[in-house]
Amino acid sequence: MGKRIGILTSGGDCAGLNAAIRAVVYHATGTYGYEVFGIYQATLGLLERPPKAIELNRTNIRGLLLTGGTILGTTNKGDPFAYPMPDGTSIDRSEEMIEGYHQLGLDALLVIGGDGSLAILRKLAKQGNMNIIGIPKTIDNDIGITERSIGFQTAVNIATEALDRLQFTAASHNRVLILEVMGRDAGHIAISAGIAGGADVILIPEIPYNINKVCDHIVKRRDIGKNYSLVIISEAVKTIDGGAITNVDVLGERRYGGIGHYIADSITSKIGAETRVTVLGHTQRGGIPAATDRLVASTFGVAAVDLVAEDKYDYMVTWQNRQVVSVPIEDAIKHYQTVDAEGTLVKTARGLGICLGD
Ligand SMILES: Nc1ncnc2c1ncn2[C@@H]1O[C@H](COP(=O)(O)OP(=O)(O)OP(=O)(O)O)[C@@H](O)[C@H]1O
Ligand SMILES: O=P(O)(O)OC[C@H]1O[C@](O)(CO)[C@@H](O)[C@@H]1O
Ligand SMILES: [Mg+2]
Repeated sequence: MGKRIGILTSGGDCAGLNAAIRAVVYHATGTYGYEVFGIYQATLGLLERPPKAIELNRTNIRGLLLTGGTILGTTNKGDPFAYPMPDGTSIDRSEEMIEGYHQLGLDALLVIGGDGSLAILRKLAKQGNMNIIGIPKTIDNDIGITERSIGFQTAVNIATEALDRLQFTAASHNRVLILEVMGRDAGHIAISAGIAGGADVILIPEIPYNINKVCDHIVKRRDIGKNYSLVIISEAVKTIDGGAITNVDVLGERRYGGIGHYIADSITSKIGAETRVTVLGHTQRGGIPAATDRLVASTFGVAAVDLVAEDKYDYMVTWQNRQVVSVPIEDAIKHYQTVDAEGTLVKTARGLGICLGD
């Protein structure tokens, strides 16, 4: 029997979301004859009356494979269970969102999201008898169980390219150039791009650093005639006394940011090196998706639709040992995937003589 599938993107955007939407529409409509409805702005579209959604077909999604962002829009604000109101209070709007799902007459909802969104949507689904299937996406690569998540590889490519570019200007001016990258509480982008981009120092939240060791490494390089150094640092790396550097904007939202400048000042004051800082920011989320992200997105999209056909709900598609495997969402979100401090990439960095600060 024909089914009606909803799809939404939630959490920070990243490259490859549209490729996943495209794969879902192709497979759902082409193979199974299902209807697909794209819900706008993550769960916020479910709050509108009528719910804000559009029927997706091969014509209105043309050209999506290589575009950045998400045609459906997204949000990482507006938690259904503590929805922020204009007067500064928050209220529970979960029942309204659940009602929105049922008003659309959906048989299933595909959630393309990170750890935060999947946890929220699962709670909503349990409460409201919704059939959800997860598709992991996040530049942070911090979702447990899956080896790949949509958007990560593009972010690593962009950070690697930034290091490639910084290397020339660092060498020209005999400077220490510091690149601060995203990643939330996991250092996956920094360790991967740091190795690929030839960083001299990689600082990640999983490995506590000693600033004197970082400085010694830079001085040793100077002593052998290498008058510049490249440092890549994850946004969640702590200060020397263990504090996180965050900023609160005028709307009261707190985000990581500033550890790059902090480390730069520490290096300059200890060894007098001239430093400059680049905060890569949202460029890591934008732009044309890398081939790997298009591939992962297409594979996940097709596999998620197959789960709908099997009526296998509350599962997330994952990439494990060169294939797609579905796992209970509960298992995927209970483990926050940080960088393994004894793992292959850390060993690789050490083997290459890269300083990890310890
Ligand atoms: N309307 C919403 N739908 C889903 N999640 C929401 C919504 N509003 C707020 N959130 C919040 O956004 C958070 C999403 O966190 P986060 O920014 O980590 O996104 P994510 O889904 O994990 O993806 P990513 O980490 O890649 O941005 C959730 O923890 C939840 O509190
Ligand atoms: O979109 P915002 O609110 O600036 O969020 C930034 C955060 O989102 C991410 O890009 C993805 O989770 C993090 O790496 C970063 O800390
Ligand atoms: Mg997340």
